[in-house]
Amino acid sequence: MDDDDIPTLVESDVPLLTEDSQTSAVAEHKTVPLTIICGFLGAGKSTSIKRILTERHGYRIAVIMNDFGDTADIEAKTINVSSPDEPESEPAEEFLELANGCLCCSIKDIGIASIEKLMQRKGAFDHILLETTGLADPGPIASMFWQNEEFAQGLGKDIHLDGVVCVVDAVFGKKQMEEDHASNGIGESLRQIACADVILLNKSDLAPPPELDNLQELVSHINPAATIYRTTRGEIDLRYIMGIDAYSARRVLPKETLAGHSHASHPDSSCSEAGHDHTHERDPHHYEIRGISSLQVSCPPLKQSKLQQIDEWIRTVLWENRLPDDPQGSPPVQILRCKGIFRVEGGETYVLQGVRSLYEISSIQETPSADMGLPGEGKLVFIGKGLEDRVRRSLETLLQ
Ligand SMILES: Nc1nc2c(ncn2[C@@H]2O[C@H](COP(=O)(O)OP(=O)(O)OP(=O)(O)O)[C@@H](O)[C@H]2O)c(=O)[nH]1
Repeated sequence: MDDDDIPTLVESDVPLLTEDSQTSAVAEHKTVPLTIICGFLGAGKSTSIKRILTERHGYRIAVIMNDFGDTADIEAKTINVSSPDEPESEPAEEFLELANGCLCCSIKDIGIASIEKLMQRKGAFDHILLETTGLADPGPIASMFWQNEEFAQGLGKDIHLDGVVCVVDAVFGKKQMEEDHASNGIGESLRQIACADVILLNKSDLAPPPELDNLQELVSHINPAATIYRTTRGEIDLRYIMGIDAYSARRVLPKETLAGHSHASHPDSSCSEAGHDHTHERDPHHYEIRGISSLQVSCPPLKQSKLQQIDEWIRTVLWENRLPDDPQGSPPVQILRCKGIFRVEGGETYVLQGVRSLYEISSIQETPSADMGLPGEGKLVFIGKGLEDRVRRSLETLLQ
C-alpha cells in the first residue's frame, strides 16, 4: 500500500492492555502477582516505590509498607478499611488512594492477615508490591507466599509470588555486605541479595563506573541467578521488576547465567574472616563475602532414574545441612536459595526452585526454548554458606 493511502482497520486478536481488561483479568482468574522489595537500610527502596506511586504507568498497584514515611506527602485520599466482621474496630491499616490509581497501604505487620484485608479490595489493583524493612530477611517472607500450605488454601487463591527485588546501594553496598554482622552468621544484606530474582544497583549516579563494575561483578557472583540492573533513584522500566514470573518455569535463570561459566567456591576461613575475597589464589573466579558464595553446575540431559537421587541430594542438603555422602563432623552447608532447569533423556524438562528449606522440582509442559538455555545443557545454581569444592564434587558426581 502507498504511504498516502488511508489505512484499512482490521480486526486484531492481540489483546490490548486497557484499564478495563486489566480489571477483568484480575477479577476473572487470576491471581494478583506480588513482588517483594527488599534492600538494606537507605539503599533506595522508598525512593523507588515513591516513583512507582506517582508515575503515570497505567497499572493499579497496591503497595504495602511498614509506614508511609516519604510517601506521606504524595497527594492522596486517605481511606480507612475496617474488616466487615468488626466494623466498629479501629482499623490497623491505613490506605492512601493515589491519583494514578495506585493504592498505598501502611501496615504494622507484614502478615497474611493484613494482606487479607488488602485483598478485600481485590479487583482494584493489578499488582502488589510489598516493601520490607531494611533489616528484613526476605527468605521467610517469600516462603510465606510460596509453597506454604496455609497460604495455598487461603490467600494463594488470590495472590501468587512474582519475584523478589533487592535494592543495593551502589556506594555502600559492598561495605554493608562486608560489615553486616548477624548473630546467626549471615548478615541481612547478604540474605537479601541471595534471595533476590532482580537486583537494582541503585544510586549509580554516585558511584564511579569502575566501582560500579566491581560491585556488579561481586553481586553477580554472590547471586548468579538474579538479573542485575543499574538504577538512579530507582528509575527502571516496570516490566523488569513486575510480572517477571520468577517462580514460574519460564524464566528460571537469566540468560547470562545459562550462558556463563561455572564458579567454584573454595573454603578459606581466613579470607572470609576478612570479609570478601575475590582474588583467591586457587581460583580467580572465586567470590565470597562472609562465607556466602554461589555454586553453579552444568547439567547434561539426565537419566530418568537420576531424578530421585537429585531430589534426595537436595533434600539432604536443604533439610539436614549436609551432603548425603558427608562423613560425621563435616562442616555444615546452608542454602539460602536454589534454582535450576534441566532435562531428562527422552525430553521432559524439570525446574528446580528453592527458598531456604522449601523446594520444588516440577516438570514443565512447555517446549524448552533457547531462552531457558535448553536444548543444550541445563544448570543448577545454589547460593549459601559452606559451598566448598566438596559440594561441587558431590553434585557433579551425582549428575554424571
Ligand atoms: N543520589 C542518589 N540518592 C538517592 C538515590 N536513591 C535514593 N537516594 C537517596 O538516598 C536516601 C535513602 O533513600 P530511601 O529511598 O529512603 O532508602 P530506603 O531503602 O527506603 O531506606 P530505609 O527505609 O531506611 O531502609 C534518600 O535521601 C534518597 O533521596 C539515587 O539513586 N541517587
